[in-house]
Amino acid sequence: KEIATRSKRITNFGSLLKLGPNPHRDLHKLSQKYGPIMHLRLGLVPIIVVSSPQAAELFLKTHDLVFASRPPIEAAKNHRLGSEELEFCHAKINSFKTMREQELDLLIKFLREKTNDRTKVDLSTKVSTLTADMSCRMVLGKKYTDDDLDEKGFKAVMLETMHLSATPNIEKSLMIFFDKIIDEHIQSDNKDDKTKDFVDVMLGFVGTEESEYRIERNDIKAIMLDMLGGSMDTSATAIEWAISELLKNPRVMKNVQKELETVVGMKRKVEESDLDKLKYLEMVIKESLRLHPVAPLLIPYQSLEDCMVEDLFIPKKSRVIVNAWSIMRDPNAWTDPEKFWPERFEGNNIDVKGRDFQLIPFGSGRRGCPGLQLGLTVIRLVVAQLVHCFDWKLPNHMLPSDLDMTEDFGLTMPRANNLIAIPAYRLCRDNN
Ligand code: HEM
Repeated sequence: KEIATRSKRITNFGSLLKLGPNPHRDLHKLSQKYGPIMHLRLGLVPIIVVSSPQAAELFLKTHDLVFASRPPIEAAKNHRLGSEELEFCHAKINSFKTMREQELDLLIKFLREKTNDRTKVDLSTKVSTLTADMSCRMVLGKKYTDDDLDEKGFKAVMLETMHLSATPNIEKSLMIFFDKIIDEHIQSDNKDDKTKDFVDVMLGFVGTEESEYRIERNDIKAIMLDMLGGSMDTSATAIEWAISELLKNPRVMKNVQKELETVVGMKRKVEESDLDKLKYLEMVIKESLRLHPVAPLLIPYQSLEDCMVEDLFIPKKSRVIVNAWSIMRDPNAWTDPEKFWPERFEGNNIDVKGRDFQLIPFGSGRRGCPGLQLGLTVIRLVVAQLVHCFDWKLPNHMLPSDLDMTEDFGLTMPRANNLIAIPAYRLCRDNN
């Protein structure tokens, strides 16, 4: 059977490999010409590219069961965080609150020292280290530095393993490292009264017959990779884009700081318990994730069986790419889609949880991001703290409008150039 030869909406473009370094933008342009559901061919595998909220809903909601699988590619080859892990993922969000605040405090202290001589700071690197440290403490129980794995360093090896560039040797050394960590956890047996990390919790399930969470050592290693890979760079990328947009839009920055002054006050730092009251900040984060999705093409889906999507025949094992970047700039769904304008969320309930298909930075449905709550908590907390404690200036008298916003497409989509800025402390000095 041929894919939907009856349908004009699907067009064959030849090889995906012809796309440039920004496939989300190339596919966006193609979709403007050929429509919201397109067919490309990569070798023998049919690829369906979805580029409108309505089309995304068809694949991720109406026919979600059929498209609930992933093709066997690097980013998705690992163990899937199942509903059980997801459950304890949610349950554990609060238990790591103190750890997150401690790590963020260290960064604030470092930045405060920099304010004395008005030195510029590489915020991208600082935030990336912060979120990597938070992830390590949450999953593995302690921070691992770059000397802990091999000469390449822990973070580089993690990232390479997540990217296609990982060689079997790199993966092997990471797995040996994870084995060592698991052994250390078994030996220490959580004797001290520390908060249990994820490895402790997972070890608790090994060999327990009656438990619904039946897992083995290999599952634990795969989940460790999933959780570290899922959380290390995603939150950092979202944070650097949000701060970039605030620097580029001083009006919005002022509004965020004003809200923080009212809700938190100038005598103390932000706490996680403040976050739900910061409604303007919430709109700013939504708007930043809309324009700068961490995963612009989400993660590819694969159809489990033949399926009719409206009048289109999609055969089993087709790959489906959802161009979230294009969807979140769809002029039929958004007024002035290229404009950073958080107020667009005033008086409506559009949220990022996968229910509103025009805003899907975390994907949607069965394969939507299981780390959504955790990711959002970290993004909101770090952005709030950075702009509550400091005023920020661009270096070399650069104007906000001159800040470069070029994207670097990869497994995630960070800034092409690191964000460099100069902090000035703004809280009352007596109490802090
Ligand atoms: C800012 C933070 C984050 C963003 C923007 C983000 C975004 C995403 C997106 C777009 C997907 C693909 C969803 C789809 O294809 O429908 C995804 C999947 C995933 N995320 Fe996240 N994520 C974030 C944080 C996290 C965290 C903190 C974790 C782990 C604790 C995590 C673990 C995962 C995993 C395991 C998957 C694969 C799910 C599957 O294949 O079923 N993510 N994430």
